[in-house]
Amino acid sequence: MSSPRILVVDDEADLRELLEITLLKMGLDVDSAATLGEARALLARHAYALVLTDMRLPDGLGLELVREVTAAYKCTPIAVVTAYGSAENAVVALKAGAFDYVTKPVVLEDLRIMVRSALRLSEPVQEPAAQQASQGSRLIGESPAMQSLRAQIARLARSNAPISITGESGSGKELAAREIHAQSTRAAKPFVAVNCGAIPETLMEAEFFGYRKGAFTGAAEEREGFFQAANGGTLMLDEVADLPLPMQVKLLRAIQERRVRKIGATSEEAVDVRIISATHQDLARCVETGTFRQDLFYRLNVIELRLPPLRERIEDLPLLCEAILARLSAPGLKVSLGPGVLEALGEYPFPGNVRELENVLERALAFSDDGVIEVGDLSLKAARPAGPAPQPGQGTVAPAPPPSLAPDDAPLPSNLPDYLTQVERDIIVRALTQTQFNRAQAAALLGISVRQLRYQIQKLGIQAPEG
Ligand SMILES: Nc1ncnc2c1ncn2[C@@H]1O[C@H](COP(=O)(O)OP(=O)(O)OP(=O)(O)O)[C@@H](O)[C@H]1O
Repeated sequence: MSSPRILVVDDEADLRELLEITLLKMGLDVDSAATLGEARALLARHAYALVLTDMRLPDGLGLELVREVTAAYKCTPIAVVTAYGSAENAVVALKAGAFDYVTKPVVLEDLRIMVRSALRLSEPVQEPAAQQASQGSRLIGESPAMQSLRAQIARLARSNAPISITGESGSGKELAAREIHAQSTRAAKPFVAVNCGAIPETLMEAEFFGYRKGAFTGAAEEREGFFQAANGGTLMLDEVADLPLPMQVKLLRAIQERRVRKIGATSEEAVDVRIISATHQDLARCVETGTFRQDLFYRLNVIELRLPPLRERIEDLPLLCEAILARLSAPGLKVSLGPGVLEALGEYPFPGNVRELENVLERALAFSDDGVIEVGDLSLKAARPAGPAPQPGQGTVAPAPPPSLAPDDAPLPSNLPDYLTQVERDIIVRALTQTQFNRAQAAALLGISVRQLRYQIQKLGIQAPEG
């Protein structure tokens, strides 16, 4: 069997030679071109498993080649070699469809990692991806919005470019990220999802990058961080807008250098991780208000994937209900929807999206008789104008006057801190119950951030219902 063939396009003879030798040593066949013209001629004659091009060539820009190869040779990944520190070039190339990039001076280890990753694209489909394909997409829905989302996911799964997923709470951001991973050549490696808003600030560095034994009091054993755990796979940074600024600097560095240093370690280690970030906040707005770094935003937001809210694809309701009920109902029990139920659901704006639909159906199922859900079982909240759930600080709801906690003649509490803790607990439980345990909405109702709410939930030991 012949070896995979790689095309190297670079006018600098020294660098071209270094690339050629490295690739030959990896057991690959190599063709070289010094200009765009030569590259085009070779591409017309041979099928390549990877094209590796410099950005500046005597007769034009590597970017032109990226666009041409992406359009005309869809099965051929193309990667670019960019000058160190020129994040802009790398991002522009990724946006144009480049599979990945390496920076000059080329670190051979990074080059090999990138090449191996590209070569996996032309290998027969691996086990988990094959299973995934035969099971079909886990993202249910046949609306035009969902069909277009699935097509985008299939395309994005063939690249290493960072993706930023936006969408309201419960709209399926994590599910979409899992799908991209499952369809990618990384499917056999871990998918690690991290909720950036749930990690105490003081532990963040240790959680992300790991630590050596004895690095600080309590570091009894060496530990891997999220980056090492996701090596070869995908790291999903959920609620990325919640990252504190000092951690944003460290994260940017890790993403740029593709290297991390454990706390207490003297050297860095290379990590090959695809980053997918997600948030229900407007990150561009966070940059404007100074809570999110522009350079990190630029790095994470290379390709944007927007998840439509459920109310924009309400035609998917029947399929979603069917799949959710099949999952929720006892084996052998067929649950159906009574007359008018789909219509009633269709009129509801679903601020909590598919997660809220799951909760509504779960509760309705508990109230229903004989496996038939009736309109009366739905207990939908009073409809409010369509739109996302209000987020903390948006001020869409006029603040209520502070309630009088106890009438003037009520006995005074014998232990004020305990009493206040109980009041706080009751209020948080009420907000969570009202929002079917949707933390973003509960936080919005109470005018606090999701991070504060999570902290209080943890501190007060409030348990979410199972499931
Ligand atoms: N298109 C879909 N098909 C089937 N299930 C879906 C779909 N979209 C979302 N879900 C389900 O809805 C629930 C919420 O999805 P997910 O956690 O991916 O949302 P999210 O946008 O990441 O939420 P959050 O912003 O709160 O983190 C999950 O149980 C998921 O399986």
